[in-house]
Amino acid sequence: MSSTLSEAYRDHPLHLHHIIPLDFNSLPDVPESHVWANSDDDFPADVDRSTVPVIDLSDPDATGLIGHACEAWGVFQVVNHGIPLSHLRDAESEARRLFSLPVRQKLKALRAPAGATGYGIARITPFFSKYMWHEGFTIMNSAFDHANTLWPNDHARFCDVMDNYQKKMRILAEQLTKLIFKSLDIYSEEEEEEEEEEMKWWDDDPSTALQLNSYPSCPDPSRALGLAPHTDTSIITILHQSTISTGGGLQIFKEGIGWIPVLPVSGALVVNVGDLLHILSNGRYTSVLHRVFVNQNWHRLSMAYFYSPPTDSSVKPLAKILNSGQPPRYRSVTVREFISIKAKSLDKALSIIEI
Ligand SMILES: O=C(O)CCC(=O)C(=O)O
Ligand SMILES: [Fe+2]
Repeated sequence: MSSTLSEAYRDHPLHLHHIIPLDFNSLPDVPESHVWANSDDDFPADVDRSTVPVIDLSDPDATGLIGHACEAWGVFQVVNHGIPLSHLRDAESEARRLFSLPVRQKLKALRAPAGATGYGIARITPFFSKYMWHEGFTIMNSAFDHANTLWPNDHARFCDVMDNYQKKMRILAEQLTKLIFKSLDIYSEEEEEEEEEEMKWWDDDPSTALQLNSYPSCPDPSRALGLAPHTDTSIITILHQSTISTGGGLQIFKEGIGWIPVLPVSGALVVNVGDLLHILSNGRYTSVLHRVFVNQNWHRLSMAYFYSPPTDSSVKPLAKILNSGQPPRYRSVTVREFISIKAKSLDKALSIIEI
């Protein structure tokens, strides 16, 4: 399946200057190319209303809590998810090993202009006039080819840890997606195993990608941006973020409140609603706009696992949701087509397929 997801990206090659990251360690100041006019958004004073829900997966009401979080927030953090902290730490430490390599070494694994995997800057870069304080490494299933270039005699550890991490994430993503569908009430208790025709995809090969993100410490964080505002092209994204104590990090936008930090909770994973779930749920579960700020003292890492149906499957508002009399808000698109629309028009993609 990774090959078809790769193919979907191959149709939209980037220019080389849209791939090569800066050598962040060599910079005493933020270069003009990376300066963003950050409005100093005030964070909301009402802390209670502005804390992203943390959901215990072993809670008997986990389904209801997840449904509410997806509807009200488009994001939640999950604990008791069954993935041992040691696995998260191992993956983070392998990611750190990769990003700590000298730049000339990392460039050996540079993403090809029409490629989907390897080292490079954020895919959303061409939509913005400034560059981000960010470098990334994308894995689709096996990391072998790139890891073998980076560490010809020592790639096994990286590959094993990333393989294992993706396996664990796939199981969790499937479990969460089933709970999310259940929360949409699209099948009754008795029908639990009898999923709708359009939701059989998780038994096939879902389209998945693991995105390692690195945000080096920044000499002037108020003038830089780690990742510009975007929504994810996925059903859900499961994110592990390194536990840094101060400043910067992931923020989500909540209508009526503004930008809200998603503070790291040790061992918790952040779950985002992506565009494809937004379409399936006919807009009831909103794909959440998010961005990343950087900080002066810490090299922050995150690992985002994107979980989607196979690229040739069609995504459209689910029949059972429409049975309640709601008109469909979006036309049917294949995952591949939606990736293509998003590659051309980023934040307008959902409105382009609106009916
Ligand atoms: O680093 C983060 O917290 C978020 C990363 C992200 O949004 C992404 O990879 O799409
Ligand atoms: Fe994202």
